[in-house]
Amino acid sequence: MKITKTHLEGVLIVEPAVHGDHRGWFMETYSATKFKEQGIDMEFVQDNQSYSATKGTLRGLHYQLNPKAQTKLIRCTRGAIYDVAVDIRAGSPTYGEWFGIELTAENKKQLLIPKGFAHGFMTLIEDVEVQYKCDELYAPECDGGILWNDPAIGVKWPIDVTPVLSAKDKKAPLLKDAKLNFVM
Ligand SMILES: Cc1cn([C@H]2C[C@H](O)[C@@H](COP(=O)(O)OP(=O)(O)O[C@H]3O[C@@H](C)C(=O)[C@@H](O)[C@H]3O)O2)c(=O)[nH]c1=O
Repeated sequence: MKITKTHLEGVLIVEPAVHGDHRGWFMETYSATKFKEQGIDMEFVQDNQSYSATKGTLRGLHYQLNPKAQTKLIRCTRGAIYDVAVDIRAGSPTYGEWFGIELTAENKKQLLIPKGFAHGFMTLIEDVEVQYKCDELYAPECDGGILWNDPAIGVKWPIDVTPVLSAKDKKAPLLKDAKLNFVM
């Protein structure tokens, strides 16, 4: 397993070791022991999966407030996404900055996004499945979002389309208007 840091502290790219043979391949998609060896220690309690039919579907930018904030370990198991983390921790030197990476079924990369970050992704092709682990259970009362194209954040989404959005995501607030409780 290879772990690569990004410019956002705590946002990590995880690349599992892939063991190929004549049948195909095998990989450990998560190992508590191997994560701990790399200094990453959390207990995942919920696994999620979503399917998006259309290219240019955008889910995000989402977070759960404290005390139900979530660390997420995201991977794409069918198709391809552009996955984005945005630092929304008050007092952080990288507050409002974002990191994006292509996660595909083929490249098998994962993104670890800690608490205090908003998360979103855009599908790059049709028929996309995304799976992710969370270290806190779903808590709708703490669920929040920031507008996907907030100019103050300026995420460079890779496909120039009007994205397919949920009704909730269409009316998400700008970062400056979001009522957050994350501190560095
Ligand atoms: C997130 C979530 C939603 N739901 C329900 C609520 C709703 O009826 C339906 C769809 O929910 P949403 O529209 O919020 O789904 P979606 O837009 O896919 O939300 C997800 O987006 C990505 C980017 C994330 O990071 C996730 O944490 C989550 O916020 O599923 C659960 O039952 N459990 C959950 O953990």
